[in-house]
Amino acid sequence: MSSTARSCRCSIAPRARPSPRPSMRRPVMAEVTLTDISKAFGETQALSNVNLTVRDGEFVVLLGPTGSGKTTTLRLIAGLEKPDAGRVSIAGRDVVSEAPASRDVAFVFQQYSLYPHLTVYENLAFPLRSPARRLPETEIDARVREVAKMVRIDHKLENRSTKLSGGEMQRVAIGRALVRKPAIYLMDEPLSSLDAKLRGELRLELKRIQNEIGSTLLYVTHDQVEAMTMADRIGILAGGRLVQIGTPREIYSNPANLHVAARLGQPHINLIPEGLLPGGSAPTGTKTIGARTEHLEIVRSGQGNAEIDWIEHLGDQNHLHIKVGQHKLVTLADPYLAIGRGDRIDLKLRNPLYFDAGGQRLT
Ligand SMILES: Nc1ncnc2c1ncn2[C@@H]1O[C@H](COP(=O)(O)OP(=O)(O)OP(=O)(O)O)[C@@H](O)[C@H]1O
Repeated sequence: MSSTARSCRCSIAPRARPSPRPSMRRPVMAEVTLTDISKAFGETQALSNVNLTVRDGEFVVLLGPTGSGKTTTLRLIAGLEKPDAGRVSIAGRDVVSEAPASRDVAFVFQQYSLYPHLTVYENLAFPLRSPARRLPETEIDARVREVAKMVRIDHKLENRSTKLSGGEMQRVAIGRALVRKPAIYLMDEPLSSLDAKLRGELRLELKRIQNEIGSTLLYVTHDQVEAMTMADRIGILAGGRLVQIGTPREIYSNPANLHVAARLGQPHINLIPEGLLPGGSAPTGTKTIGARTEHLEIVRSGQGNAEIDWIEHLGDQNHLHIKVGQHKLVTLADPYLAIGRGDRIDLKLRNPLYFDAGGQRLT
Protein backbone atom coordinates (compact mmCIF):
# COMPACT_ATOMS: atom_id res chain seq x y z
CA MET A 1 0.00 0.00 0.00
CA SER A 2 1.21 3.48 -0.55
CA SER A 3 -0.15 6.52 1.04
CA THR A 4 0.05 8.91 -1.86
CA ALA A 5 3.15 11.01 -1.67
CA ARG A 6 1.86 13.52 -4.18
CA SER A 7 0.88 16.83 -2.79
CA CYS A 8 -2.72 17.80 -3.27
CA ARG A 9 -3.20 20.67 -5.70
CA CYS A 10 -6.18 21.91 -3.77
CA SER A 11 -5.52 21.82 -0.06
CA ILE A 12 -8.48 21.46 2.24
CA ALA A 13 -8.49 23.29 5.54
CA PRO A 14 -9.19 21.03 8.54
CA ARG A 15 -12.81 21.33 9.62
CA ALA A 16 -13.64 22.59 13.05
CA ARG A 17 -15.49 19.93 15.04
CA PRO A 18 -18.31 21.04 17.29
CA SER A 19 -17.76 19.96 20.90
CA PRO A 20 -19.66 16.78 21.64
CA ARG A 21 -22.52 16.81 24.15
CA PRO A 22 -20.95 16.03 27.53
CA SER A 23 -22.77 12.71 28.02
CA MET A 24 -21.86 11.45 24.53
CA ARG A 25 -18.16 12.29 24.81
CA ARG A 26 -16.07 9.18 24.37
CA PRO A 27 -14.12 8.02 27.37
CA VAL A 28 -10.97 6.93 25.50
CA MET A 29 -8.79 7.95 22.61
CA ALA A 30 -9.47 5.51 19.84
CA GLU A 31 -6.91 5.27 17.08
CA VAL A 32 -7.06 2.01 15.13
CA THR A 33 -3.96 0.71 13.37
CA LEU A 34 -3.52 -2.23 11.04
CA THR A 35 0.12 -3.16 10.48
CA ASP A 36 1.14 -5.51 7.64
CA ILE A 37 -2.15 -7.39 7.81
CA SER A 38 -2.59 -10.42 5.56
CA LYS A 39 -5.51 -12.82 5.50
CA ALA A 40 -6.32 -15.75 3.20
CA PHE A 41 -9.38 -17.97 3.02
CA GLY A 42 -8.05 -21.18 1.48
CA GLU A 43 -6.72 -20.22 -1.94
CA THR A 44 -8.20 -16.72 -1.81
CA GLN A 45 -5.86 -14.02 -0.59
CA ALA A 46 -8.43 -11.59 0.85
CA LEU A 47 -5.91 -9.06 2.21
CA SER A 48 -2.19 -8.56 1.51
CA ASN A 49 0.09 -6.41 3.64
CA VAL A 50 -2.50 -3.84 4.54
CA ASN A 51 -1.28 -0.87 6.56
CA LEU A 52 -3.95 1.55 7.71
CA THR A 53 -4.39 4.01 10.54
CA VAL A 54 -7.79 5.45 11.39
CA ARG A 55 -6.99 8.42 13.61
CA ASP A 56 -8.91 9.24 16.74
CA GLY A 57 -12.17 10.94 15.75
CA GLU A 58 -11.64 10.34 12.04
CA PHE A 59 -14.23 9.13 9.50
CA VAL A 60 -12.46 6.82 7.06
CA VAL A 61 -14.32 5.19 4.19
CA LEU A 62 -13.01 2.06 2.47
CA LEU A 63 -14.08 2.02 -1.15
CA GLY A 64 -13.54 -0.86 -3.53
CA PRO A 65 -15.27 -3.32 -5.84
CA THR A 66 -16.86 -6.52 -4.62
CA GLY A 67 -14.33 -9.00 -3.24
CA SER A 68 -11.63 -6.37 -2.66
CA GLY A 69 -11.39 -7.12 1.07
CA LYS A 70 -13.51 -4.37 2.66
CA THR A 71 -15.64 -6.56 4.94
CA THR A 72 -12.67 -8.73 5.88
CA THR A 73 -10.87 -5.57 7.08
CA LEU A 74 -13.79 -4.68 9.36
CA ARG A 75 -14.14 -8.26 10.62
CA LEU A 76 -10.45 -8.39 11.52
CA ILE A 77 -10.77 -5.22 13.57
CA ALA A 78 -13.92 -6.50 15.28
CA GLY A 79 -12.20 -9.81 16.09
CA LEU A 80 -14.57 -11.88 13.95
CA GLU A 81 -11.55 -13.06 11.92
CA LYS A 82 -7.92 -13.59 12.89
CA PRO A 83 -5.15 -12.29 10.60
CA ASP A 84 -2.59 -14.75 9.21
CA ALA A 85 0.05 -12.08 9.74
CA GLY A 86 0.24 -8.56 11.10
CA ARG A 87 -1.05 -6.56 14.04
CA VAL A 88 -4.35 -4.88 14.88
CA SER A 89 -4.21 -2.25 17.59
CA ILE A 90 -6.96 -0.15 19.11
CA ALA A 91 -5.95 2.86 21.19
CA GLY A 92 -2.36 1.57 21.19
CA ARG A 93 -3.33 -1.88 22.53
CA ASP A 94 -2.57 -4.98 20.45
CA VAL A 95 -5.95 -6.71 20.28
CA VAL A 96 -5.25 -9.71 18.03
CA SER A 97 -5.56 -12.17 20.92
CA GLU A 98 -8.58 -10.37 22.46
CA ALA A 99 -12.12 -11.72 22.05
CA PRO A 100 -14.57 -9.54 20.05
CA ALA A 101 -16.45 -8.54 23.21
CA SER A 102 -13.32 -7.09 24.81
CA ARG A 103 -12.35 -4.96 21.83
CA ASP A 104 -14.79 -2.14 22.45
CA VAL A 105 -16.07 -1.85 18.88
CA ALA A 106 -19.63 -1.56 17.55
CA PHE A 107 -20.51 -3.09 14.19
CA VAL A 108 -23.44 -1.89 12.05
CA PHE A 109 -24.33 -4.27 9.24
CA GLN A 110 -26.02 -3.75 5.89
CA GLN A 111 -29.17 -5.48 7.11
CA TYR A 112 -30.66 -3.93 10.21
CA SER A 113 -30.58 -6.81 12.64
CA LEU A 114 -33.20 -5.59 15.13
CA TYR A 115 -35.15 -7.75 17.57
CA PRO A 116 -38.60 -7.81 15.94
CA HIS A 117 -40.53 -8.58 19.16
CA LEU A 118 -39.02 -5.59 20.98
CA THR A 119 -39.97 -1.93 20.79
CA VAL A 120 -37.61 0.71 19.48
CA TYR A 121 -36.89 1.68 23.11
CA GLU A 122 -36.03 -1.90 24.08
CA ASN A 123 -33.90 -2.40 20.98
CA LEU A 124 -31.89 0.70 21.86
CA ALA A 125 -31.60 -0.29 25.53
CA PHE A 126 -30.58 -3.88 24.76
CA PRO A 127 -26.80 -3.37 24.46
CA LEU A 128 -26.81 -1.48 27.78
CA ARG A 129 -28.54 -4.29 29.65
CA SER A 130 -25.75 -6.86 29.42
CA PRO A 131 -24.90 -8.26 32.85
CA ALA A 132 -21.31 -7.06 32.42
CA ARG A 133 -22.43 -3.44 32.27
CA ARG A 134 -24.81 -3.25 35.23
CA LEU A 135 -25.96 0.25 34.37
CA PRO A 136 -28.68 1.80 36.53
CA GLU A 137 -32.09 2.08 34.80
CA THR A 138 -32.01 5.89 35.04
CA GLU A 139 -28.78 6.01 33.08
CA ILE A 140 -30.06 3.52 30.50
CA ASP A 141 -33.21 5.60 30.08
CA ALA A 142 -31.27 8.85 29.68
CA ARG A 143 -28.93 7.34 27.10
CA VAL A 144 -31.68 5.69 25.09
CA ARG A 145 -33.65 8.95 24.90
CA GLU A 146 -30.60 11.00 23.98
CA VAL A 147 -29.54 8.63 21.20
CA ALA A 148 -33.13 8.29 19.94
CA LYS A 149 -33.20 12.06 19.56
CA MET A 150 -29.88 12.05 17.81
CA VAL A 151 -30.98 9.49 15.21
CA ARG A 152 -34.42 11.17 15.03
CA ILE A 153 -36.50 8.19 16.10
CA ASP A 154 -37.61 9.57 19.49
CA HIS A 155 -41.22 9.90 18.29
CA LYS A 156 -41.42 6.11 17.72
CA LEU A 157 -39.86 4.75 20.90
CA GLU A 158 -42.89 2.63 21.78
CA ASN A 159 -43.34 1.14 18.27
CA ARG A 160 -42.45 -2.46 17.56
CA SER A 161 -39.43 -2.47 15.25
CA THR A 162 -41.43 -4.42 12.65
CA LYS A 163 -43.75 -1.42 12.30
CA LEU A 164 -40.96 0.85 11.05
CA SER A 165 -39.91 1.80 7.54
CA GLY A 166 -36.52 0.63 6.23
CA GLY A 167 -34.94 4.01 6.94
CA GLU A 168 -36.32 4.06 10.48
CA MET A 169 -35.07 0.53 11.15
CA GLN A 170 -31.61 1.50 10.02
CA ARG A 171 -31.72 4.59 12.28
CA VAL A 172 -32.46 2.25 15.20
CA ALA A 173 -29.61 -0.06 14.15
CA ILE A 174 -27.23 2.91 14.07
CA GLY A 175 -28.66 4.16 17.39
CA ARG A 176 -28.07 0.77 18.96
CA ALA A 177 -24.38 1.07 18.08
CA LEU A 178 -24.26 4.66 19.39
CA VAL A 179 -25.68 3.95 22.87
CA ARG A 180 -22.65 1.87 23.75
CA LYS A 181 -20.05 4.62 23.21
CA PRO A 182 -17.41 2.20 21.92
CA ALA A 183 -13.87 3.15 20.94
CA ILE A 184 -14.68 2.70 17.25
CA TYR A 185 -17.69 2.19 15.01
CA LEU A 186 -17.40 -0.22 12.10
CA MET A 187 -20.11 0.14 9.48
CA ASP A 188 -20.51 -2.27 6.57
CA GLU A 189 -22.63 -0.68 3.82
CA PRO A 190 -25.25 0.37 6.37
CA LEU A 191 -27.25 2.35 3.81
CA SER A 192 -27.08 0.08 0.79
CA SER A 193 -30.46 -1.58 1.29
CA LEU A 194 -32.30 1.77 1.34
CA ASP A 195 -33.73 3.66 -1.61
CA ALA A 196 -31.76 6.54 -3.10
CA LYS A 197 -33.68 9.31 -1.32
CA LEU A 198 -33.36 7.74 2.13
CA ARG A 199 -29.73 6.94 1.48
CA GLY A 200 -29.11 10.60 0.73
CA GLU A 201 -30.88 11.69 3.93
CA LEU A 202 -29.20 9.17 6.23
CA ARG A 203 -25.81 9.97 4.69
CA LEU A 204 -26.17 13.52 5.94
CA GLU A 205 -27.50 12.38 9.32
CA LEU A 206 -24.65 9.98 9.88
CA LYS A 207 -22.08 12.61 9.05
CA ARG A 208 -23.80 15.07 11.39
CA ILE A 209 -23.86 12.53 14.24
CA GLN A 210 -20.24 11.56 13.74
CA ASN A 211 -19.27 15.22 13.79
CA GLU A 212 -21.31 15.81 16.89
CA ILE A 213 -19.85 13.00 18.98
CA GLY A 214 -16.38 13.08 17.40
CA SER A 215 -16.32 9.30 17.06
CA THR A 216 -13.78 7.19 15.19
CA LEU A 217 -15.56 5.52 12.31
CA LEU A 218 -14.48 3.06 9.64
CA TYR A 219 -17.14 2.72 6.97
CA VAL A 220 -17.31 0.40 3.99
CA THR A 221 -19.14 1.14 0.76
CA HIS A 222 -19.27 0.61 -3.01
CA ASP A 223 -20.90 4.00 -3.38
CA GLN A 224 -18.54 6.76 -4.49
CA VAL A 225 -20.97 9.51 -3.52
CA GLU A 226 -21.10 8.24 0.07
CA ALA A 227 -17.32 8.07 0.13
CA MET A 228 -16.86 11.57 -1.34
CA THR A 229 -19.43 13.25 0.89
CA MET A 230 -18.80 11.59 4.25
CA ALA A 231 -15.12 10.68 4.47
CA ASP A 232 -12.32 12.65 6.06
CA ARG A 233 -10.14 10.19 4.14
CA ILE A 234 -10.94 7.51 1.59
CA GLY A 235 -8.94 4.27 1.37
CA ILE A 236 -9.11 2.53 -2.00
CA LEU A 237 -8.91 -1.25 -1.81
CA ALA A 238 -8.22 -3.39 -4.88
CA GLY A 239 -7.54 -7.11 -4.82
CA GLY A 240 -6.87 -7.11 -1.09
CA ARG A 241 -4.38 -4.24 -1.20
CA LEU A 242 -4.84 -0.71 0.03
CA VAL A 243 -3.70 1.10 -3.09
CA GLN A 244 -4.16 4.68 -1.93
CA ILE A 245 -5.48 6.64 1.01
CA GLY A 246 -6.14 10.36 1.09
CA THR A 247 -8.77 13.06 1.37
CA PRO A 248 -11.62 12.77 -1.15
CA ARG A 249 -10.10 15.68 -3.09
CA GLU A 250 -6.66 14.03 -3.19
CA ILE A 251 -8.07 10.73 -4.37
CA TYR A 252 -10.15 12.46 -7.06
CA SER A 253 -7.51 14.91 -8.30
CA ASN A 254 -4.35 12.94 -7.67
CA PRO A 255 -5.12 9.25 -8.22
CA ALA A 256 -2.01 7.07 -7.88
CA ASN A 257 -3.01 4.77 -10.73
CA LEU A 258 -5.67 3.93 -13.29
CA HIS A 259 -7.63 1.78 -10.87
CA VAL A 260 -8.04 4.63 -8.36
CA ALA A 261 -8.86 7.12 -11.13
CA ALA A 262 -11.67 4.88 -12.31
CA ARG A 263 -13.24 4.58 -8.84
CA LEU A 264 -14.29 8.22 -8.52
CA GLY A 265 -16.10 10.60 -10.85
CA GLN A 266 -19.45 10.59 -12.61
CA PRO A 267 -19.44 10.02 -15.55
CA HIS A 268 -16.44 7.69 -15.35
CA ILE A 269 -13.06 9.06 -16.34
CA ASN A 270 -12.36 8.60 -20.08
CA LEU A 271 -9.26 6.50 -20.69
CA ILE A 272 -7.86 7.16 -24.15
CA PRO A 273 -4.57 6.37 -25.90
CA GLU A 274 -1.85 9.00 -25.91
CA GLY A 275 -1.94 11.01 -29.16
CA LEU A 276 -5.69 10.65 -29.81
CA LEU A 277 -6.49 14.25 -28.88
CA PRO A 278 -4.49 17.49 -29.12
CA GLY A 279 -3.62 19.57 -26.08
CA GLY A 280 -1.85 18.81 -22.81
CA SER A 281 1.81 17.82 -22.68
CA ALA A 282 2.31 14.14 -22.07
CA PRO A 283 5.45 13.18 -20.14
CA THR A 284 7.77 10.53 -21.62
CA GLY A 285 6.38 7.05 -21.09
CA THR A 286 2.70 8.06 -21.29
CA LYS A 287 0.55 5.27 -22.63
CA THR A 288 -2.94 6.25 -21.46
CA ILE A 289 -4.58 9.60 -20.86
CA GLY A 290 -7.30 10.04 -18.27
CA ALA A 291 -9.74 12.81 -19.17
CA ARG A 292 -12.65 13.84 -16.97
CA THR A 293 -15.12 16.56 -17.93
CA GLU A 294 -12.84 19.26 -16.53
CA HIS A 295 -9.98 17.99 -18.72
CA LEU A 296 -11.88 18.39 -22.01
CA GLU A 297 -12.44 21.54 -24.04
CA ILE A 298 -15.25 21.51 -26.58
CA VAL A 299 -15.52 23.98 -29.47
CA ARG A 300 -18.15 23.65 -32.18
CA SER A 301 -16.55 23.38 -35.59
CA GLY A 302 -17.56 22.09 -39.01
CA GLN A 303 -14.18 20.41 -39.47
CA GLY A 304 -13.87 19.13 -35.88
CA ASN A 305 -11.92 16.03 -34.81
CA ALA A 306 -14.95 14.57 -33.00
CA GLU A 307 -18.67 14.03 -33.38
CA ILE A 308 -21.59 14.12 -30.93
CA ASP A 309 -22.91 10.59 -30.97
CA TRP A 310 -25.67 10.83 -28.39
CA ILE A 311 -26.99 13.20 -25.73
CA GLU A 312 -28.45 11.87 -22.48
CA HIS A 313 -30.68 14.41 -20.77
CA LEU A 314 -30.37 14.21 -16.98
CA GLY A 315 -32.39 17.34 -16.20
CA ASP A 316 -29.87 19.70 -14.64
CA GLN A 317 -27.07 18.37 -16.83
CA ASN A 318 -26.48 16.39 -20.00
CA HIS A 319 -24.12 13.54 -20.72
CA LEU A 320 -22.51 14.07 -24.11
CA HIS A 321 -21.41 10.86 -25.79
CA ILE A 322 -18.64 11.79 -28.20
CA LYS A 323 -16.98 9.74 -30.95
CA VAL A 324 -13.34 10.30 -31.85
CA GLY A 325 -12.58 7.78 -34.60
CA GLN A 326 -13.29 4.39 -33.00
CA HIS A 327 -13.11 5.79 -29.46
CA LYS A 328 -16.07 6.87 -27.36
CA LEU A 329 -15.92 9.47 -24.61
CA VAL A 330 -18.55 10.75 -22.19
CA THR A 331 -18.55 14.19 -20.65
CA LEU A 332 -20.94 16.40 -18.71
CA ALA A 333 -22.40 19.44 -20.43
CA ASP A 334 -24.67 22.32 -19.59
CA PRO A 335 -28.20 21.48 -20.84
CA TYR A 336 -28.29 24.87 -22.60
CA LEU A 337 -25.20 24.10 -24.70
CA ALA A 338 -26.37 24.60 -28.28
CA ILE A 339 -25.19 21.32 -29.65
CA GLY A 340 -26.99 18.32 -31.13
CA ARG A 341 -26.53 14.76 -32.22
CA GLY A 342 -24.30 14.49 -35.31
CA ASP A 343 -22.63 17.90 -34.76
CA ARG A 344 -18.90 18.09 -35.34
CA ILE A 345 -16.76 19.55 -32.55
CA ASP A 346 -13.13 20.26 -31.80
CA LEU A 347 -12.16 18.30 -28.72
CA LYS A 348 -8.96 19.30 -26.89
CA LEU A 349 -7.26 18.16 -23.68
CA ARG A 350 -6.68 20.55 -20.79
CA ASN A 351 -4.29 19.30 -18.05
CA PRO A 352 -5.45 15.68 -18.13
CA LEU A 353 -3.99 12.79 -16.10
CA TYR A 354 -1.18 10.70 -17.58
CA PHE A 355 -0.53 7.00 -16.96
CA ASP A 356 2.30 4.69 -18.01
CA ALA A 357 1.98 1.23 -19.57
CA GLY A 358 1.61 -0.32 -16.09
CA GLY A 359 -1.25 2.06 -15.25
CA GLN A 360 0.81 4.12 -12.77
CA ARG A 361 0.29 7.87 -12.74
CA LEU A 362 2.94 10.09 -14.35
CA THR A 363 3.32 13.78 -13.52
N1 LIG B 1 -15.39 -16.78 5.12
C1 LIG B 1 -14.87 -16.80 3.91
N2 LIG B 1 -14.55 -17.94 3.28
C2 LIG B 1 -14.00 -17.96 2.06
N3 LIG B 1 -13.72 -16.84 1.34
C3 LIG B 1 -14.01 -15.66 1.89
C4 LIG B 1 -14.60 -15.56 3.21
N4 LIG B 1 -14.76 -14.24 3.51
C5 LIG B 1 -14.32 -13.56 2.42
N5 LIG B 1 -13.86 -14.41 1.47
C6 LIG B 1 -13.26 -14.01 0.18
O1 LIG B 1 -12.29 -13.00 0.43
C7 LIG B 1 -12.35 -11.98 -0.56
C8 LIG B 1 -12.65 -10.63 0.11
O2 LIG B 1 -13.97 -10.70 0.62
P1 LIG B 1 -14.67 -9.44 1.32
O3 LIG B 1 -16.00 -9.91 1.79
O4 LIG B 1 -13.75 -8.86 2.32
O5 LIG B 1 -14.81 -8.44 0.11
P2 LIG B 1 -15.66 -7.10 0.02
O6 LIG B 1 -14.77 -6.08 -0.60
O7 LIG B 1 -16.25 -6.77 1.34
O8 LIG B 1 -16.80 -7.54 -1.00
P3 LIG B 1 -18.35 -7.08 -1.06
O9 LIG B 1 -18.33 -5.66 -1.49
O10 LIG B 1 -18.93 -8.00 -2.09
O11 LIG B 1 -18.93 -7.29 0.31
C9 LIG B 1 -13.42 -12.40 -1.55
O12 LIG B 1 -12.79 -13.08 -2.61
C10 LIG B 1 -14.28 -13.36 -0.74
O13 LIG B 1 -14.90 -14.32 -1.59
